[in-house]
Amino acid sequence: MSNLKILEDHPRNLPKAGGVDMLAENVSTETKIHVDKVSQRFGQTEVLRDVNLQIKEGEFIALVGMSGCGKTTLLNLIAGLANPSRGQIQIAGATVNGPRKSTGYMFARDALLPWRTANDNITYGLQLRGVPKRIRDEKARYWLRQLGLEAAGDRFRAQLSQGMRQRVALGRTMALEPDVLLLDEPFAALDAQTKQDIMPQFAQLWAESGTTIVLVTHDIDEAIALADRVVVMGRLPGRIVMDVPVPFKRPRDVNSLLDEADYREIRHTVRKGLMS
Ligand SMILES: Nc1ncnc2c1ncn2[C@@H]1O[C@H](COP(=O)(O)OP(=O)(O)OP(=O)(O)O)[C@@H](O)[C@H]1O
Repeated sequence: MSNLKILEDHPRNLPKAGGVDMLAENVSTETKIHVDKVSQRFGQTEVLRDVNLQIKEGEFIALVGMSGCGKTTLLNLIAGLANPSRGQIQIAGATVNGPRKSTGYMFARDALLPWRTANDNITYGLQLRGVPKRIRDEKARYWLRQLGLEAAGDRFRAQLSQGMRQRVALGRTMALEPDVLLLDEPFAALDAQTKQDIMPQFAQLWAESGTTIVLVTHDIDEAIALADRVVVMGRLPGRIVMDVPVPFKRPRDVNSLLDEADYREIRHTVRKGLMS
């Protein structure tokens, strides 16, 4: 199965008679994602309780929390892969009732199609959407170049390192030009050095694309290096216990940030939040 769930047209996602639902009055017009008093139960277990979160258009949010606190559950709800037990989620003013075409979702472990080259993995989603080959190839060339993979376009999965696979998976997601990108620990499988190489590249891509991003990570340094805000979830039932703005200018150099007092303070605050 593909690790990339580009969320295809879904019957539940068709425009509703009477137009899209309107945003609540207190939601700013620049809000892209609005998680509104969302709770989720699985049987007897309450996994999320009253989660409220507003994410602006083009904003980059990192979601951190202890294992099992409900991060992936929240991401799945934003993706429209499930409906919340209570509350609602809106994207660009429309209630999420199912998968949305322009939401991209990428997971920790790539699952590139082994019989397709890097080039053809990048174009896979475009092909499913019936984009003509000439345009697909143009986009693949563009993303291979953006991701430093020009020389790897003809290689198959087995001929790519883990870092390269993750970049191809990212290219496949980005080629579909999502306006919302959900990332569930996309760098977790990478070694420290590869991660350090990829992160600035990724931050640059985000800055150029204007995509709204929700990144789930266990790595506080990764969260601070990439995000505009670090949102901390408490233990079950998952709820938001802290929302920490990250004030550092971009591009950010993680190594030099480590020496800054502000950085250490943010790190300390987030760690305290994780324990609550
Ligand atoms: N479909 C489901 N049915 C029943 N329980 C579920 C389901 N999905 C998740 N859970 C439970 O909900 C809780 C939260 O899971 P979730 O995967 O959202 O946590 P997480 O914060 O992403 O964890 P991790 O950081 O370990 O990936 C867990 O206790 C999990 O067992």
